[in-house]
Amino acid sequence: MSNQPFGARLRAAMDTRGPLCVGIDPHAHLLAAWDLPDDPDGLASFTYGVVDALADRVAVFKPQSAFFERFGSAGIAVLEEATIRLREAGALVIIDAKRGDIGSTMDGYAAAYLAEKAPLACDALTVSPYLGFGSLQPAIDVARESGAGLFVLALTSNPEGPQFQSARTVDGPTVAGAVLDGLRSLNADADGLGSFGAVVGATIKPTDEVLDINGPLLAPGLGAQGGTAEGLAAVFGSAVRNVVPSSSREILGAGPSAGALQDAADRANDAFRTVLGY
Ligand SMILES: O=c1ccn([C@@H]2O[C@H](COP(=O)(O)O)[C@@H](O)[C@H]2O)c(=O)[nH]1
Repeated sequence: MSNQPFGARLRAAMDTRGPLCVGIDPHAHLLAAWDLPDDPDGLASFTYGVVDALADRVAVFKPQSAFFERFGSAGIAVLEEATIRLREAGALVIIDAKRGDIGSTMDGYAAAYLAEKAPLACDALTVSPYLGFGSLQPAIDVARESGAGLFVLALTSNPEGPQFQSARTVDGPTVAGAVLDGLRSLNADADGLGSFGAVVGATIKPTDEVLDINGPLLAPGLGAQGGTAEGLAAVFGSAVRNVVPSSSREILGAGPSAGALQDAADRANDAFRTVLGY
């Protein structure tokens, strides 16, 4: 990993290549649409097809761990290799695994994904604060040390999210508000964009929560889940410049032709550039 912290590397990558994050979600139906078998070979052809087409023009990729895990160790090997290839091409990789556990187990996840020589070393990892924001501390410590980033679930894109995320904590703020407050504190000493981000779905209703955390806001939910580029300004307000718009099925569905994937990514990037003020 470079000496620069994740937030600085993310800002530079988005300024250079545009803000789009392409989600790599090898759903069974997408493998079928690409005329590939639903097995580890199909997974590898699909994933490396996306990598070969887009690694040198898109700033950020977000492989969804679930779709690699479903093929066991062979699937994890593809995730590992894809992450290496993407990073060698100058792209940043956020592994979307939504890890979260007691602190001592978070040490294990940090060793798997965030440490400098981790087997699945990535630029950032999605984590869940369900066990309490403080339970994430081991991951925060390792990320600070290695220069990696974290994205903590705050206001997720699914309709069930508000059931817990809008509930009040014993201290007063909502659960999402407490997560955002924790992230703001972590980013307080950052020079530029901080490395500790929130997941805030592009589908959520405009919110009273203060989204300005001086860190990145990963926004899934675009395309297949109904979120739109135009809707981002209303959701994110003054924090819109820190949004990392993430789209999976909508981009991947353009394949398998490399040219069609590139056109889809370029079109999305252009739309996000305009809306996010690049
Ligand atoms: O709030 C969240 C957090 C994560 N996701 C993940 O993003 C992609 C969305 O895929 P699309 O095909 O663009 O809908 C997927 O991997 C989710 O697990 C999310 O959607 N919402």
